[in-house]
Amino acid sequence: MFTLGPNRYGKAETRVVRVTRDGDAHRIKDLNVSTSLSGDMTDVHLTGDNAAVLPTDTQKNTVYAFAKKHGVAAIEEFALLLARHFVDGQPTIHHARVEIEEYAWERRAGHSFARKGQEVRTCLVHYDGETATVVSGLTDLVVLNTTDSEFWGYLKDEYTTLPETRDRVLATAVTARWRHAGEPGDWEASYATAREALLDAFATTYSLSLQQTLYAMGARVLTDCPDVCEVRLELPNKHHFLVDLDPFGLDNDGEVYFAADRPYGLIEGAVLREDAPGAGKAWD
Ligand SMILES: O=c1[nH]c(=O)c2[nH]c(=O)[nH]c2[nH]1
Repeated sequence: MFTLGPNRYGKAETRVVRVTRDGDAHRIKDLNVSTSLSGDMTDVHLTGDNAAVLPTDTQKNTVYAFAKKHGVAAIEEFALLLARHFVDGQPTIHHARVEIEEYAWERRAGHSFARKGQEVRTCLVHYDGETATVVSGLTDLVVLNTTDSEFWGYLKDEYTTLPETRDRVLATAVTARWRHAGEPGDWEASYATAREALLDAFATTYSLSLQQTLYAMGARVLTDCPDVCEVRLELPNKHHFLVDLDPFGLDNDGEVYFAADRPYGLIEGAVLREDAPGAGKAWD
């Protein structure tokens, strides 16, 4: 009475970051990979017989294992490699659709990267007929360090499972706002200086926690922008987890990461000059 129409199945949005550590100048490839397969899938839909199905979990694992084994050059090449592997390797799979998005990064230092694509610049002004307060800022400035980040020595209780680490990827999407005590004269130059201060502090701070990096970033803005009296930062900890490639007989010496999008740590804080004037309604 009914017939099965077009169908496909796969793993959507496998977020893989491949780090290549040739000496001090690291390279990263940051991909969002979606695979979708189709073929002899009548039985699985009509009777629940899974014999023709290559699990979506396997498709995800293949993405990670191939990132390690073959590296990632052009995304077209990587997509072709995956598509051919699925179709040529499994007689029940006749068609593979592999879609890849690549997020572009520019290197700021050997191990420090800022994601290409402009952040959003923000400002908030209050004026009550007498006094004007100006808060400048930016949001979604995405940065990543492939090394020089540790996290250990923290509190542990019966629910703590996080392993201590002496070397991890540290990544965040910076939201920063800075309050001016006066007017800098050139707002454009002031913004460029603050932005550069944030990026440079992120790149050059050897981090024992994102909290420490936050303070360094705020302090650098205060150092470089004399008219700024307070900096508020929101730093989501964009966790990058090393993928366990052991089951595939592959080691993973800081090369292939799963870029998780949630949940994420959220580190927030303000850095002020000791003599900062009251904020009034500046942040309201
Ligand atoms: O830099 C960090 N700060 C934390 O407070 C924290 N908590 C956590 O689980 N990982 C991290 N990383």
